[in-house]
Amino acid sequence: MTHEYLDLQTVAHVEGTVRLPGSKSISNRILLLSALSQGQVAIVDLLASDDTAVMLAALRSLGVQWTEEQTATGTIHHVTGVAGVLPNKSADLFMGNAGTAIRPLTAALAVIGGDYTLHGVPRMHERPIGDLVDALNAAGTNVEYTGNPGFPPLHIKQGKITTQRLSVRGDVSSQFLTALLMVAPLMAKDHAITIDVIGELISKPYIEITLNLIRRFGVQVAQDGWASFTIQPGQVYQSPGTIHVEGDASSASYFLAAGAIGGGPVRVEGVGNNSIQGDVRFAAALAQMGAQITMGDNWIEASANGPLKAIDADFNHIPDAAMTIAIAALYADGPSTLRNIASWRVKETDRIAAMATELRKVGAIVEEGADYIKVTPPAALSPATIDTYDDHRMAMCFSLVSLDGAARKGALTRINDPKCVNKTFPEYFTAFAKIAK
Ligand SMILES: O=C(O)C1=C[C@@H](OP(=O)(O)O)[C@@H](O)[C@H](O)C1
Ligand SMILES: C=C(OP(=O)(O)O)C(=O)O
Repeated sequence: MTHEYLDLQTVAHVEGTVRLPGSKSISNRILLLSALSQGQVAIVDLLASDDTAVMLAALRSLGVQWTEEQTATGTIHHVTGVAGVLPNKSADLFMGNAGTAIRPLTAALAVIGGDYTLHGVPRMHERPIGDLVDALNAAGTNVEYTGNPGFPPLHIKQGKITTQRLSVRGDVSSQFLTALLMVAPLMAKDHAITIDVIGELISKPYIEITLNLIRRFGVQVAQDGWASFTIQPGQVYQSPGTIHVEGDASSASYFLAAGAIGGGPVRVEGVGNNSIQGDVRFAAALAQMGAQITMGDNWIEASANGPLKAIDADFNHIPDAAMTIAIAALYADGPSTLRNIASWRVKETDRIAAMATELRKVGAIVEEGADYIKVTPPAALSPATIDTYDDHRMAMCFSLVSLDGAARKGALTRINDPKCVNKTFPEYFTAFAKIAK
């Protein structure tokens, strides 16, 4: 934890256009799929942040070659696929706090086999990975815990897939199923592989991103609802040639909420009707709160339409962007309840507890349960020093507390450790300052 902070003055009005950084979820999936594929892949607009840096560094340690080219219109990463055969049979990999890096890489390295260790920041060692390791080891891989059972760090040794059917729990994180789906073609050499989901599957739209990108790399997955997925044998990942990374829809949520709270219009460019990210449905939640939303193929715009209306809804499908709704709730006309968000507790921090603590600092009355949060806005927001818990989304969310809304005035806000936004959006506060008038 650093002692740096950022003071945000109250903001009377927001307006402008923001070009979004690349999607974290799409970037890290494309990087791994490119590495596993045959041929060269040119990736346009890859996100540059801590989460993608750990994936790029890991691929380099594994012997996967990639280069970065600066062009007049942006950055292109060229990755040379290794067709599932990693040049380096042993490596020690630092995964930071990137769930989208450690979970799929664990599955890939376990199935390919070798001598690999994966570890991260202290919080990463508290984030569950047991359901994925159980699914892999039951299928014949050899993954061991070197710290607490069920959590990184991990030591991966040579194993051998001995089954045609795997099962994985889907109720703690969808990233475990994503990880298995991504490596399924490596297991489906001589026979089909079926992955069964045990229990409820959470965060389903992220599985749609996974399936969409797997298809773009030439592999077909047959789906029986959300209960099971089958990959026929003999399919190998093929380079799509050039592939473009959409803007990050979760990052869009802060600017759209700003427009809905603080006047607007605020337009984000890089995601829209054509997006494959579930978090674009954040715009629908804002519209339900009374914001005015317009959308094109590659942009979304939000503006205020009077005070926001309170909301009571299930946010399981957009767990990340839902944090931004908890902040919009401060500007609503009554108590709002966000339901079915238990996964918040196992992310960058315990986000239900962190959100409750920091919302109370600005004067809200907050009730929290195992899987919900209820936010009753105060008559006026209080100035506060916000702790961010090394959670990029806490920092980005609470920047919005500085905004004047139709219902109440924003307050002077101190954001502690603002650099934690580097996980997914290093330029966040610069972009925020540009729309704050
Ligand atoms: O697959 C992905 O890209 C992600 C899935 C979600 O996690 P859970 O499935 O753990 O909810 C989300 O919160 C995370 O930021 C990114
Ligand atoms: C939960 C998140 O990250 P991760 O990909 O590390 O799970 C997030 O970005 O909000």
